[in-house]
Amino acid sequence: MASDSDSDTDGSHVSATPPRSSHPSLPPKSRVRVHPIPNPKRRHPQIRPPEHCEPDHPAFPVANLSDLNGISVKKIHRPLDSGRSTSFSSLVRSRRPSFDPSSDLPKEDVVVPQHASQSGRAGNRINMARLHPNWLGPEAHSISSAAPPPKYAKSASEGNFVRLNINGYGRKKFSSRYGNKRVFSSSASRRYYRGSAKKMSSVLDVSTMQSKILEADEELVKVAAEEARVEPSDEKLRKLLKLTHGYDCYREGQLEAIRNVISGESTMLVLPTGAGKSLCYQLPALILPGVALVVSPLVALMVDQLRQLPPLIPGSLLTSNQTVEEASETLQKLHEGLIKVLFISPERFLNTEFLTAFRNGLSISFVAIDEAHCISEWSHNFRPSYLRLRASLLRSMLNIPCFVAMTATATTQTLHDVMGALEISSRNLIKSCKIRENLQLFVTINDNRLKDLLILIKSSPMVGMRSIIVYCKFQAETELVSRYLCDNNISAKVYHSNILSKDRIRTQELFCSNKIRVVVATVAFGMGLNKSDVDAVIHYSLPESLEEYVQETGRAGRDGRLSYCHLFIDNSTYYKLRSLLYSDGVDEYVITKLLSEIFAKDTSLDGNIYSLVKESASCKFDMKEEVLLTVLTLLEIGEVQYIQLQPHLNVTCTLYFHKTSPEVLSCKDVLVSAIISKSEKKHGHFVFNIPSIANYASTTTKDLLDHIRNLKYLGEVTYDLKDPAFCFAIVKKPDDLCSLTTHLTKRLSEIEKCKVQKLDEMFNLAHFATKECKGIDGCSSSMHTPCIRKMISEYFGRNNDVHPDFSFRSPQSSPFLHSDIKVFLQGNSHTNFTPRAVTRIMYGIPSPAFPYATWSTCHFWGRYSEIDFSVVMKAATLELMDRVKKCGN
Ligand SMILES: Nc1ncnc2c1ncn2[C@@H]1O[C@H](COP(=O)(O)OP(=O)(O)OP(=O)(O)O)[C@@H](O)[C@H]1O
Repeated sequence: MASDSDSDTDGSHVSATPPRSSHPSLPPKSRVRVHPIPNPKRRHPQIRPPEHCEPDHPAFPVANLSDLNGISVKKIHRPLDSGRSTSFSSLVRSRRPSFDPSSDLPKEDVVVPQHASQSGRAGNRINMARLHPNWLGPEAHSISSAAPPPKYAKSASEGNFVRLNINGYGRKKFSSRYGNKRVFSSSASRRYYRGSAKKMSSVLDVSTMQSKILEADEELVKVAAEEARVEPSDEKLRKLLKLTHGYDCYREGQLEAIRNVISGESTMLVLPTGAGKSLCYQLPALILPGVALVVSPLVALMVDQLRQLPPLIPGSLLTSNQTVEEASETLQKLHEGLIKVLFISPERFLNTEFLTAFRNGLSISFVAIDEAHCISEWSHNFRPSYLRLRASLLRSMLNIPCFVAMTATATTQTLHDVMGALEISSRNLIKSCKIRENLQLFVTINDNRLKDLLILIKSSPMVGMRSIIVYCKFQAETELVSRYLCDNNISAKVYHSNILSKDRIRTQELFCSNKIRVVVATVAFGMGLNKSDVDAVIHYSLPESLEEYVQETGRAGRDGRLSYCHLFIDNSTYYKLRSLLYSDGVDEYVITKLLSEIFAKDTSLDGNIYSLVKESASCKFDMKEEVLLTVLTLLEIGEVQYIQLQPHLNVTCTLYFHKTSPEVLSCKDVLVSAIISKSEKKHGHFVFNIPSIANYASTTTKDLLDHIRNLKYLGEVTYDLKDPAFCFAIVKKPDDLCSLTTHLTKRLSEIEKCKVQKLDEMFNLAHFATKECKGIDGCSSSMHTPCIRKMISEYFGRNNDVHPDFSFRSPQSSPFLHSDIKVFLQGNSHTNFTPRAVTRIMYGIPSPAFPYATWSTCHFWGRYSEIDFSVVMKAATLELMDRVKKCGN
């Protein structure tokens, strides 16, 4: 059941870190030098600073940007509506009944909403297919009537994108005050876009024109930025916006956020999807001296954000997918002052080269954290790698004047966490957590979802719609739904994380260019998707939280036109999802086992590096890698710092000697000697654990790996690296292992409980709309916009501790539960189970030690997924105790 759950891009269960190359590239010739053999006597017993990333997590490993997921290479850019105050009726009229471009249907007349009157168009019935995309309120239109039309109104999200393409194809380079050369240096990105370059010819023509405008405007922008720095008045900031983005005015929240950042005030920015949060780091980055760091959870997102930087704001990115050369190129440009915005992953703060670069003279203007809710364990999308993003820790590494945290969805509790971590004062919270006005929300209970979906898409108003996203929870479900739609003459394509990257990119391209009508996708689709005219979002399966619902519905109607969001609910999906949420749970005794291994007797505090191989540790402790990383991060950033995390590494090395014999070489080379004496010999090759040898030889893992690489370069050896591992140094051993265990277990179980609660709230909302809504607020039939809006705003505005009590709607037990567990245990008497392992099997949840492939064929797999988890767990505990007693007798 769970095997096809698509979670690798939403991050709730999965690493934010993109796949890495397992083989390091040969160092460039010019950099090769034979390292002096270190003195085996340890000279620096203190904790070493985080090291240079190596093969599994290399500082700059070999790029494979074709692996990026979800990147659109061609986009339709339309300035967006702020989503403010268009009346429903006018919105209805604004959407054409058919989207067939060849259609000769007359365009409908629409009444311009009230606030547009201030731009001088009041009351006019104007002939237009869509409302003006830039309806931003009175202020906006009073300005827009006076201001000249934007010179390159569509360029805001094309600048870096275009530039990357041009540079990749030897076209005219943009001249810039940042050097008359390519500033968006990522050749990886260039390669990535290369495949789509042909299709870009029309865009390139536009861009050539833009480049001329750019050259002319560059000086103006420089002056305007300087003026805004000296006096960040509305007028000065508006002038800069016009010059850089071509927009007439700011949207809600933007000005305030920008002013805060300019004056060095850390700020929390919560604005709906598509509201324009990026602008709030783009302009301050241009205005302030130094480099703005933008932390992003996914490489795909970084590439997309880089592409959306306006041409006059030079940016680049550092990802673990880049080659050493590409990363060095970026660092070089940073030093030359050619980059104003640098996109990085949260793991980057473990990387010594990165930290050194910023310690040696580079100044940071501020750090922006995108998808900042990932910091909080109480968010719908917590990522352990984000846990390290705390002001105190980051400031201890780098000189960071201020932070700006951005998200579209955050509950009060999440906000509290994020703002606490980044030391943001409550007066600097800018929040507007809502569903846009132009979204109409529908909910239905569906027992036959496939058939209902087809009927929905084939009937009015969806029958005339050109772009529809159907969200499913499981990959297999997306395949099924897409096939069914295609069989019924609806052009649909599947999108999920198990689809080849090039096919995903192609699907996104086709969707963005309106060549396919429906994308049937998991949560993987949407990060970085900036298609403004998505007409409808259908939730074929229940989202796991209101945050997810708000985020996914937010992909519809970003152009401000009336758009439809339809939610299907069915009990079985709810039960399935609920059971899956228990997959991250950990028992106290497992934590004890893990801590005992981390703080084993033979570990020391003198800077040695230790490793936990991800796969084997995850199996041994029956814990997902993400959960392991959460525990390790909590040990690092808790009240007491017990460990210091190091870059992840492939820790097992197999060394093959080719020229000089190992014995002869070890006489001349102390490190080879250490390797020979501490390795396991297999078929004439030497297999060793890199941190162990580095510890033994009193060197760093980075120096050891550099040394081996140099030997390879000299033709002496070749080597293989495997076993990705978490690496850490021990800072302090816990005085009381028991209380630390209890504390960590409690924390993990709270995270689990919170996720279940979020799903329950989502189900409750849908249940209320379909079963209990009396239509008082204007809801009718399946349309529940008013009541859903109200519940969502209550949810996001609710006080931390108040959670409505939902009684889980499944049967509480079953008369057969105990006997089934007994039979199951008898049939598997040779396997060691924990109560949680038995319960997961009864729920149909695979885990590292009890994988789907082996256990899903078991007769009891998933049989009790509709019973409360704790009830099954209690029964499993009793039956296991009974088994132990019987074995004892
Ligand atoms: N003041 C403005 N006037 C007009 N358009 C704007 C304005 N600010 C931003 N935009 C445009 O709105 C679009 C969405 O902006 P952006 O991608 O920053 O949204 P976001 O809030 O980051 O959304 P998401 O949460 O989905 O990432 C972009 O095309 C951007 O250029």
